[in-house]
Amino acid sequence: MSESDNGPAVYVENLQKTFGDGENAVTAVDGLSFEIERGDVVGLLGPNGAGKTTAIKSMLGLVIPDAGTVKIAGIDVYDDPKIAYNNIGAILEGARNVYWRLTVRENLAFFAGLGGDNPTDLREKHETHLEQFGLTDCADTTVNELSRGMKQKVSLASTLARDVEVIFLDEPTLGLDIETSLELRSELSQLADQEDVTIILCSHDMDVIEDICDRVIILNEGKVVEYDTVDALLELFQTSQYEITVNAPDKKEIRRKLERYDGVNCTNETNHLIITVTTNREAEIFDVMNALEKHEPDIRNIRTVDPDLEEVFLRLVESNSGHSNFNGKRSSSNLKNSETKPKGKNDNVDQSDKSSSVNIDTHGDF
Ligand SMILES: Nc1ncnc2c1ncn2[C@@H]1O[C@H](COP(=O)(O)OP(=O)(O)OP(=O)(O)O)[C@@H](O)[C@H]1O
Repeated sequence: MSESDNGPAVYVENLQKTFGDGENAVTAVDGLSFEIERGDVVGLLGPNGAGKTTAIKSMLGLVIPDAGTVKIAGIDVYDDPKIAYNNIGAILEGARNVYWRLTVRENLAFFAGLGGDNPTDLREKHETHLEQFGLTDCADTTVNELSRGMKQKVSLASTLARDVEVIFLDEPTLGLDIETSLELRSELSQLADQEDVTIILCSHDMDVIEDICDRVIILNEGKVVEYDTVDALLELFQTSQYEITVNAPDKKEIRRKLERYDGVNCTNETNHLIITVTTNREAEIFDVMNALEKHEPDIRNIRTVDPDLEEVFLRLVESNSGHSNFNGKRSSSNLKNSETKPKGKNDNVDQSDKSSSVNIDTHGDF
């Protein structure tokens, strides 16, 4: 058994990081502790400023925490950084680490070499990844000639170019068009299924998290609020949401009256009003129905709604801090397939240079 066979893939204990001091001090990570088992795909979620990036950077040694322990595959990253980081690959937003003047294939060979491997020995594996990510046809093209989505795939393939146990992906689909994002998502899912690799994924796109991850860690104010399987989190609020579709002449009045109830949201559609009732108190749905009946509405549909991960996330964060700071926006629609998506901090900003790969260079500064 090698040293790296000891312990979980990721072990974090009591991680603490405050930026600045005095009145300006900001505690980004506040006694963070969790473990990630080998082979798990774990999503790191949290509202803006929850401490996700600081936590990831602390785990990668890009930020030095004030206190705490981080072990990757049993190796303490602060005691033995070179050995620990030999087990890690990462794609971080805002950093660029594939070489745009090299071809796709040359990048893979280069990053395999950085890990101390002989690229020739890994050629078969590289060809498999090129195939898997749809990069075979452009394998001999220089990266700067490729689209943003293809560059992102090259980043991912380069991260996988050497044998790593843990991969950190920060916003891997940010800035990609929907089609490319879906493609990359399905490739990530396949990767997670096929390879015995542990993935920690940070994304503001809940569909990406829901699709790919086995488990989710929800952070708020630098602390773990919840850590469970995606399925268990979706179960948490399983039957406590109702959607009532009505038609009535006095929709405005109905809306005014019903929105006085906790957890009631109304959305005006062209021909009808959609009333969403989110409650853990079964009696509340009857109260709402009683209030509604007084308007003699034409009730078109009543159904229970399975909350999606976004809704579960918002509720958990709200119940923990009394407010949601997910860009200050409370989702008005709780439905799956909703068009309402939380926006990332860099929305409306050209992301062309923001998403790329950091391959942890074990011969570098760590
Ligand atoms: N280098 C820094 N100097 C000062 N404050 C910082 C620094 N980096 C982060 N912070 C602060 O620490 C807190 C946590 O930031 P962090 O970027 O880790 O959160 P996040 O969850 O990644 O947020 P987002 O979703 O917006 O990316 C924020 O209040 C942020 O302003």
